Amino acid sequence: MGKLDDVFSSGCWLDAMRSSSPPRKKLSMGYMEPALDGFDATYLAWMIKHPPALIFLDQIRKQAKNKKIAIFLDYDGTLSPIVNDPENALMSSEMRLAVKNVAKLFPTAIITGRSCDKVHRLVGLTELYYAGSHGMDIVCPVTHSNNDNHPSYVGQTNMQGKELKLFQPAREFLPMIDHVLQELIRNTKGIQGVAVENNKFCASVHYRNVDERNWFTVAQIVHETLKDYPLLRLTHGRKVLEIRPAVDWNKGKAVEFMLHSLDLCDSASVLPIYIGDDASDEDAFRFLRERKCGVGILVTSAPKETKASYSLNDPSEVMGFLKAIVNWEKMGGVR
Ligand SMILES: O=P(O)(O)OC[C@H]1O[C@H](O[C@H]2O[C@H](CO)[C@@H](O)[C@H](O)[C@H]2O)[C@H](O)[C@@H](O)[C@@H]1O
Repeated sequence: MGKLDDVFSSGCWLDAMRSSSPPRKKLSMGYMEPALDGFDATYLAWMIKHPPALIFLDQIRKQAKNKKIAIFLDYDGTLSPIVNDPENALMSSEMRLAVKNVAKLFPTAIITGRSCDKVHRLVGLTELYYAGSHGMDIVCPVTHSNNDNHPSYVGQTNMQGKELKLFQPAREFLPMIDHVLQELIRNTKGIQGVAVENNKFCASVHYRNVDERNWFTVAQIVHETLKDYPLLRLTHGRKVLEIRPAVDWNKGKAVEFMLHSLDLCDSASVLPIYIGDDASDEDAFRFLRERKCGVGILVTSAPKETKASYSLNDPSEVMGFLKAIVNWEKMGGVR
């Protein structure tokens, strides 16, 4: 059952839709200020559980001692700020350079809900690996790992002289996603502000620009449309309802898969760091926790239930963190 089904049955759909992308309440490094109001006290308690990665850099560096770091980055809300129009969610050139510098030193991948092609166009860097559609569309290097015989490999491609393989564990769902996408566009076209985005293996119904009084109608339409698609499921992102194949695959599985593909699956010698801001990133945080080796960092300006260990306030702090780990290498590495 999708999250929205839970929400419908418990009657608290509007709260879920409102809280899916809480308004920014920036609490900077000055969180130790004495005059704590109710909100700040809650945030402080949360911060103790999920300390700011920029302040606890040394602790993270200690975890990386004698290990190879692998970086996994979400895109929206992590590398680019959340904006009203998904087409305008652009990375700054300073952020692009920070990511490029990280990728020169450490294996680096972007794992996003967007389609692989779209995020590749937005990021514009060839030094990275990409996993689109919440990990259901992975472009990975050709290695001799155990993964190579997996039935979901769908062929090889060659970009910029690098041999790459495509891994698409929900490939057979493509016609169904196309179909539901067209239906969602038709069914929501009367509602001002709705945008239905094609993310290849997922369809995203954005309600950020819809009058709040019509949110329930949007949720109802999506819910009704999905009744004809029992093989699809619904999840909830930041002011977006996401329709995806009901397969046992998510960003956590994609991280695990990429670690294997990059020959980085030995937890004694590799420290994966995953940075993300959204509900779908929780699968990756959970995977790292269960693996007992890895650093999950949630990007948020408000306390949230999370499996991440650390926190960063916003994409500008993500950039600060990326620059800091590049500096570790310049200062002699983490050995
Ligand atoms: O996994 P991600 O890279 O975080 O992608 C998740 C979704 O992000 C995008 O939507 C979100 O960002 C938009 C631009 O800032 C914002 O307008 C929207 O409200 C957010 O939900 C993207 O458009 C979706 O397709 C992704 O699934």
